[in-house]
Amino acid sequence: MPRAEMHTDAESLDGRLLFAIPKKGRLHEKCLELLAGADIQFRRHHRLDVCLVKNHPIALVFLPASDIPSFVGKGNVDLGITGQDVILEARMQEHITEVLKLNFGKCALQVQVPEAGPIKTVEELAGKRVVTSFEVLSGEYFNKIDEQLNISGGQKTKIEYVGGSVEAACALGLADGIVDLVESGDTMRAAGLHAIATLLQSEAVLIKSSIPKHVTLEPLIQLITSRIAGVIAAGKYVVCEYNIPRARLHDATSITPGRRAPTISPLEDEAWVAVSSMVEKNRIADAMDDLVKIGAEDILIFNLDNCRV
Ligand SMILES: Nc1ncnc2c1ncn2[C@@H]1O[C@H](COP(=O)(O)OP(=O)(O)OP(=O)(O)O)[C@@H](O)[C@H]1O
Ligand SMILES: O=P(O)(O)OC[C@H]1O[C@H](OP(=O)(O)OP(=O)(O)O)[C@H](O)[C@@H]1O
Repeated sequence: MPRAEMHTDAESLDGRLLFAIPKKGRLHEKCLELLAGADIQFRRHHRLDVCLVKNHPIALVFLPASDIPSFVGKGNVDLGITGQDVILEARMQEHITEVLKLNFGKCALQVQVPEAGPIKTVEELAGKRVVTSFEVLSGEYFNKIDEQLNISGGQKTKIEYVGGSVEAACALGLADGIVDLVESGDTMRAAGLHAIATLLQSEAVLIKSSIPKHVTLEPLIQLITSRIAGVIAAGKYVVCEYNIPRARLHDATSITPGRRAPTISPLEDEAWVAVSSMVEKNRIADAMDDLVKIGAEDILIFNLDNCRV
């Protein structure tokens, strides 16, 4: 859809930065949270996929996640959020600049076969039927295996596209194996499948078009990137505050070194100091255990709403 063909019910899109957001699916809600955290204000009218941002010269374009790479890659929109998997599937990686990893939408693209079946390796699956929504990546992957095994012509692995519910293909007799996304593994296990190879790991990313005509939008892209980076960092870190005997300060600051350095404040009791430090959320329980062991007291943990780091 060229720029001129995208209409809103109100003002024109001229001069606005176009920002593509997944319109549904796994990434949609997380993207709305990011937009709110970055104070990008908009009201989406019922069924309208383009809407104007009230407080910035931006228009949001709601698109299927898998269409966003080619919209950004071809310069129809300037900025977008989607998965690394669909960028590679759309073969758009050379036309797109990855600006920021977003720390959600993490999953792996894996080859899966029936757990109870005879196939245990991708070499045993080669030459048979594979069903997937990722026909480009699966085609490339199995072409290489076919070549290594000298499988050619009509004997080559048959890759068939389906748009969803890929995991049902083996049970329905459509496939000997599938290539699909896995996060927790629940879907795969419920379908009686197990993974025998991983094609790639993926997460959601903020991307921009590599087309130079959009350099005028760069300052706004940088502002949005910095705001979104702040929201992502706020989700990754907590603030940890505690009191520690001055004699143990060295050990304490090696447990909570902070991003640059911890803040250390004197207390009325000269034998003690207060420490405040940012700590990665996924490390905080261990850090608290370690602080208790060296005599820290009054350990307090605060979540961050937003930050700039
Ligand atoms: N189980 C998962 N866990 C984490 N991220 C995922 C998972 N499944 C998909 N994703 C990521 O989300 C992107 C969009 O996938 P999703 O299946 O939600 O899209 P959709 O096809 O637009 O939505 P729907 O499945 O509702 O039709 C994928 O390309 C991938 O990057
Ligand atoms: O390992 P899990 O945590 O179970 O996640 C994997 C499932 O998630 C994705 O599908 P989704 O649920 O988005 O729906 P879809 O099958 O309609 O694409 C993917 O296609 C798997 O089916």
